[in-house]
Amino acid sequence: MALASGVRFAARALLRPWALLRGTTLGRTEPAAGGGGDGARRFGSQRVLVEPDAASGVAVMKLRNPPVNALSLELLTELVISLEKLENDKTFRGVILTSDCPRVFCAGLDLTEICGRNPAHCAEYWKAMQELWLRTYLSSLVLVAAINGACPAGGCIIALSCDCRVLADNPKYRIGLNETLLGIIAPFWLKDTYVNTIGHRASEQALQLGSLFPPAEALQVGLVDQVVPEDQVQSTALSEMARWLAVPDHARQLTKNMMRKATADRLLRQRDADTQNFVSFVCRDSIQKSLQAYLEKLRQRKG
Ligand SMILES: CCCCCC/C=C\CC(=O)SCCNC(=O)CCNC(=O)[C@H](O)C(C)(C)COP(=O)(O)OP(=O)(O)OC[C@H]1O[C@@H](n2cnc3c(N)ncnc32)[C@H](O)[C@@H]1OP(=O)(O)O
Repeated sequence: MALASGVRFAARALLRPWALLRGTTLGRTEPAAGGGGDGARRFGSQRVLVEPDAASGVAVMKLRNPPVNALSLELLTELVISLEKLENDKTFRGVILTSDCPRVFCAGLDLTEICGRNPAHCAEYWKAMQELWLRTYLSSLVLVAAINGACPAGGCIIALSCDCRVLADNPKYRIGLNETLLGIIAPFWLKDTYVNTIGHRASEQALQLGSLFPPAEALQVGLVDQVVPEDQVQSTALSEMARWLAVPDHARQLTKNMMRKATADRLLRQRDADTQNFVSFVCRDSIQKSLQAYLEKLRQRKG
């Protein structure tokens, strides 16, 4: 797809050599825990562990950025690289996205990447966030989110861009776009993704209230597709993957593109404006104060 190649080019342009070199095992593989055939050889990077199973054509991609998988610039970059590697390997048809950190799927944007940072860094960071969303939302692979922990804001962006979502039935694992509670707002392309998933009225209310839905409510509003006991999340995600992979890839990919291209194109057409809007908004003194206060509150919670 022309769009995919455009996104691919943008991803390469985004990557910085050191992000590739720092502590990564990209290109190197290591035996997966428990051994197994050469289809089970793991690869990935410092913050993303990929457990591919060539026999099934399914890879499990684990976010591994403790303590809460905050979306640092490095994690964003490594997620795009790992996904691109799997998309370019025709062995693979599906990816299960999950967390290697206990209790948390992904805590959203790494607030230290935008608090007290200069506009140039905020711009680079936001481009990486756009890139990850474009890469996942338009992926030719089947993406299943196995949500095994809390999934606020940017974590919910990742889950929303997958084809379906399985959430562990733990009331502490809430999911939603809570940006307004931090004094910020979701960008239009995130609003669009929410509306595409749970509808306009539900999105309008949830976005304004910054709702974080516990599992039962997330299921009821349509934000997730299944809620299962915590120890069944991965197996349920695999079963769901099998259901999707039963469909011929080409027809499914064309249909996914038909459903999602208009939403993605809206960002692609105004990507620079979206970046400028993000930078001018988050660099405002009032927003910086609000974000710093929020971070401080998070840090005090441990006390
Ligand atoms: C035009 C403007 C566009 C705006 C962009 C809109 C798109 C996305 C917005 C976002 O994603 S903003 C981030 C929103 N995220 C949150 O609100 C989640 C905040 N975190 C939590 O609620 C909890 O940490 C948790 C995820 C439920 C996990 O709780 P737990 O008790 O397990 O861990 P904590 O003790 O709270 O945290 C551990 C450690 O991590 C730090 N931390 C947590 N979240 C973040 C984060 N998002 N960014 C940076 N750091 C984070 C937390 O402060 C603790 O740090 P230390 O005290 O250990 O130093």
